[in-house]
Amino acid sequence: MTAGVRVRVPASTANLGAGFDALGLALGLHDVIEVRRAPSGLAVTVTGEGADDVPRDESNLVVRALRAACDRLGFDPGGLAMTCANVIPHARGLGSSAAAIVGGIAAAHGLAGKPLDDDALHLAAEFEGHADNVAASLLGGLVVAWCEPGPRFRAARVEPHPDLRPVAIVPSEESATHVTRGLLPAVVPHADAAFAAGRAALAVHALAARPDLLLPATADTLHQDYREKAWPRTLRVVRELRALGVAAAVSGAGPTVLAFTTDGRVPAGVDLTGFTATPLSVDRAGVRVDPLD
Ligand SMILES: Nc1ncnc2c1ncn2[C@@H]1O[C@H](COP(=O)(O)OP(=O)(O)OP(=O)(O)O)[C@@H](O)[C@H]1O
Ligand SMILES: N[C@@H](CCO)C(=O)O
Repeated sequence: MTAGVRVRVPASTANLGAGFDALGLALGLHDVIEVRRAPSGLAVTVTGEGADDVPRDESNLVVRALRAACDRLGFDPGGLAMTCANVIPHARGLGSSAAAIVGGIAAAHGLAGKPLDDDALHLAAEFEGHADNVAASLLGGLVVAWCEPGPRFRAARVEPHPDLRPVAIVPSEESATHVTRGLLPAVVPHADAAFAAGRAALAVHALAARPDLLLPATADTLHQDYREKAWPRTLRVVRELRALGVAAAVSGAGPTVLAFTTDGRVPAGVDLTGFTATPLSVDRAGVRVDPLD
């Protein structure tokens, strides 16, 4: 058992075009959570993103994930003092909720002195409802996520190409994932599903080995158009960038645009008023847990 832990957990982009609920990529943008054991009670401090609105009690997402993981591990952490230094924007499609969940679960494992394992991934995906973002935050790099009968969430990590330089183009407005999931149809045309299968497979190859194929690899038929009314400006930027040859896609459930580049640049000529474009590295290590003194 450890007195306290420091958890550094990456943001992520999901879907990557056609890989709806299946593909994720960890990004070099990190929230840091410190949790110390205390004699009793729960004290939560939040700085940065969400400081004005995330709860400080047992309903806090990091705390709920931490408690659920402690239950699974059969471990009572006692009182807790937690500080969250958040930089991942909330409700923008950069996996903030997945990072919070993975951060809480990683903290529980660190306090219990247990390594993160397949059960941790499954628990995180149960919380989030799908495994793409949580797998990326947990494992780092490029991930392919799937769900087996049971259900049992699983993921495989793939090493991304060294030249990848994602650019996150983040608008000021928020979009809640649960709202835009509600815009999706129950069924899609067979031709659209076949298109997505090919492009999602190509995306894994392009992101790992052939960045020159990123433009066709990031075309989507499963979610972006259906969600357009939630963020019309986002789709305009995606379409304009793609017309200029940039492999752009909606990041997760939006409204951020993710440009998959090898130089960290987006061309002038696309109106990005109201958006902030930030070049990011790929996080290749996933969540990191260190003991605190
Ligand atoms: N660090 C955090 N601490 C507590 N709650 C958080 C934290 N990060 C996110 N949340 C909760 O998750 C919500 C955002 O989740 P949502 O799934 O809508 O967006 P996202 O995870 O940022 O984007 P996406 O799932 O599309 O990548 C926030 O409004 C907040 O309630
Ligand atoms: N695959 C998810 C990612 C966002 O959590 C979606 O697009 O709804």
